Amino acid sequence: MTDDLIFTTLDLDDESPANTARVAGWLDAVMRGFHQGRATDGFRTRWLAVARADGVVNRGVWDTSSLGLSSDVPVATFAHFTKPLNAGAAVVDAWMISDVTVAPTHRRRGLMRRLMTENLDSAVAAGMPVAVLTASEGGIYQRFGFGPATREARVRVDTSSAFRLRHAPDDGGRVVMADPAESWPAASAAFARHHETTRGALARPTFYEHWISGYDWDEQGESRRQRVGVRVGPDGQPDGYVVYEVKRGDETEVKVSDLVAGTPTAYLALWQFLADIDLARVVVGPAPAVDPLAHALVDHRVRRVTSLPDHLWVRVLDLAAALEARPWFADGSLVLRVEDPLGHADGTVRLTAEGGRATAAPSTERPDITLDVETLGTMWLGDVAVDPLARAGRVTGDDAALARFAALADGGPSPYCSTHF
Ligand SMILES: CC(=O)SCCNC(=O)CCNC(=O)[C@H](O)C(C)(C)COP(=O)(O)OP(=O)(O)OC[C@H]1O[C@@H](n2cnc3c(N)ncnc32)[C@H](O)[C@@H]1OP(=O)(O)O
Repeated sequence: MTDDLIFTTLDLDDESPANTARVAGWLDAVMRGFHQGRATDGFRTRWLAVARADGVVNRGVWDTSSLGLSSDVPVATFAHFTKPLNAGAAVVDAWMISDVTVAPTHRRRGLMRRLMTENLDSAVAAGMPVAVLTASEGGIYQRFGFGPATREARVRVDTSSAFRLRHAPDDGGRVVMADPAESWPAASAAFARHHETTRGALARPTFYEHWISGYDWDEQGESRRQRVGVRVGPDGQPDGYVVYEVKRGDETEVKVSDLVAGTPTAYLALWQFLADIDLARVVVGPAPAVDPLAHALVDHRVRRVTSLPDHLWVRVLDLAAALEARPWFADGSLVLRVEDPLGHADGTVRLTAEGGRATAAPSTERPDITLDVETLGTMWLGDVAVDPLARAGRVTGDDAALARFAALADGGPSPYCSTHF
């Protein structure tokens, strides 16, 4: 790295011409980094409003030796903000890292490493229990202690006459069509119910409000094809919704972009609603990795998983706080050693679980179980059990200790995070 590089945090409230140009340059760098088109003025105004609403902190690196060419556009970008995450036993603030880009001219010189390590230091200083991100590639973030902690499936469901649920999802609720422009209050109320009941659910950034209300962030304009169905529960309150568009072609397809349910019945009712859309015989969209729909169908083969990528990556920062926020499934106690090359979560604790919750107190005893911070991140939300991690050599201890750890740690519904950022 050279002295020509300046690391700065943007002030999104400074509307001076010089700063406005820098903010626009920062956004331009992100859009370039993710191979998106240049931002229109309207897009930029929305983006700024959303970033301010979420309290996003935007950091960038500017190269002063750029000969005046694109001098407002940084060569690296990095952003963070915080939102509540349902960790299973408690809701905690998650430090959400996003918009990490480095220009092709400056890659592999350690810019991202410096931005990331400094950012994680800030998260620890702010008292955050965990940092989270979604990764563009699978090999980057382990070195910083992140582990893939949830998955999200893409499914393709044949909704011709072969689609039949074993039981009609009839609890007295109904699905109503909503004008996207008016759907946000219902959608956000439904998401709140989902967030409350779903381990791994992460509150949505403000851009969701614009998107569900009909703004297409990719096309930078109003979406004319988007439809919203809101599920109204038996109590008369929204308990789910689905955002979709119908794509006409040789095989007309319903493309779901977001499906949120606050109850199991709402989830199946939304699928029945999608299957009932005439002139289309296929629905494609996101789904939980462990999907009740597969078990609710008479013929489970009408639902096909086309991909199952990792989604939310978790980096534990505060060992005791993270352990105490997740659920435990048996009563008992053991000594856990967590190794963290960056130091944040490094330590040995005595974990004592009782009644579904645990306390973690610093300990000098000999550890029963040893694992690294990345592995702890991977198992924290319950997507991966102790056994496969032990077989992979990533959780170590004698057989009795591993069995005790599995009894304590494994259980509960599998997590689902459907929030993208
Ligand atoms: C949370 C998010 O925003 S996810 C999106 C990430 N961004 C993108 O995918 C956009 C396109 N890619 C980029 O902008 C860049 O290539 C980045 C941000 C991924 C990497 O930035 P760089 O500044 O080149 O990374 P940096 O030089 O700091 O590398 C740090 C370490 O990560 C490794 N690394 C960097 N990129 C990759 C990669 N794509 N795959 C595997 N390892 C990688 C480096 O080898 C280095 O390893 P080491 O220090 O342990 O030897």
